[in-house]
Amino acid sequence: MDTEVAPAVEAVAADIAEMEIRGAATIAGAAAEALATQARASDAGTADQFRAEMHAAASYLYDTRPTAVSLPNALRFVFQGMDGTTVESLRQSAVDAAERFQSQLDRAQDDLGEIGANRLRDGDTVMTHCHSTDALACVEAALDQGKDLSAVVKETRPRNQGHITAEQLRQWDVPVTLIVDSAARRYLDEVDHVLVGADAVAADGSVVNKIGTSGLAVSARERGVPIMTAAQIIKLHPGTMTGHTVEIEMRDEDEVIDPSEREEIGQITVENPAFDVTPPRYMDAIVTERGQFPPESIVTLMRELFGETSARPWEGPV
Ligand SMILES: O=C(COP(=O)(O)O)[C@H](O)[C@H](O)COP(=O)(O)O
Repeated sequence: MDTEVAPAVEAVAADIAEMEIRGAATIAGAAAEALATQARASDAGTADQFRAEMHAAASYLYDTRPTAVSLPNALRFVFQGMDGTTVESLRQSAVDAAERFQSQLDRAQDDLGEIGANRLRDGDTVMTHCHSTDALACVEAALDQGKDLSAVVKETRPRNQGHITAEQLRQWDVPVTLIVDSAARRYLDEVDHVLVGADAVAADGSVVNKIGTSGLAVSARERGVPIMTAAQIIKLHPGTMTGHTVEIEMRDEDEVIDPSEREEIGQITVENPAFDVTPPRYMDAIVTERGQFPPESIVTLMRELFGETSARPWEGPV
């Protein structure tokens, strides 16, 4: 059976792995669209062959980055919508599902933004970490409500996603102060809110987000600065309801230190975890499109949303 993955899908997977496409929501949208691309490109002769190709494409995309659960959740959404007994009906339903996914993604982010914006007051300064479109949706909605905001933006080593956040905020005319990550605690006295996104939210309310989030949250708590996570429900990790843990991606050591510089230093170990876990007690609120939750009660929403799940979205009942 031919289970070739379409070259365009391989290209999207490579872009996700190399972080040309990055951030949990954006990855999810790209993955769903890639499945639609696979569906359109397929010249499968039978429904079984079509399904096998879709599974191969999903598996290929799934293996790109392990932490953002929005990726398997996006694949699951498309597989749940894929229905039929002929290649044409399967193709059309998969393409329709991918389109539905993208429009739900956009709407969810807008709705979430409205809710998160209610936590921000006119004149507030927010501190950001990394680049989260969900977090920025809250800022955008607050600006739309006529509130004036300013921002302290952590650069977010080693990939400096803070620069993307700074650029977006400047496009919205928000005054930005860019700081190195290690200056965060010093600047907490000058901010009213810490606002972060999530790659995954676990059933116990733990927030998995860009490395440095947990330290920031502990410092924010110590300084009495409220910290919220903006996370659409596609960031909720179904596997954590049945005891699975969230895999933390370890990225290339060269992102941390240039190989030639490393050689000059001598024999050292370098590690580059991309994400960390913030325990629920250090997070004030998780803002979703379905409302704002204290982290410990996010499990009620998860129970409502997830029935039978499988670790890999294209296996088992979908
Ligand atoms: O940690 C990151 C991005 O990490 P990376 O740059 O390694 O992908 C973001 O905070 C979340 O993915 C949420 O983003 P969004 O709100 O856009 O889904």
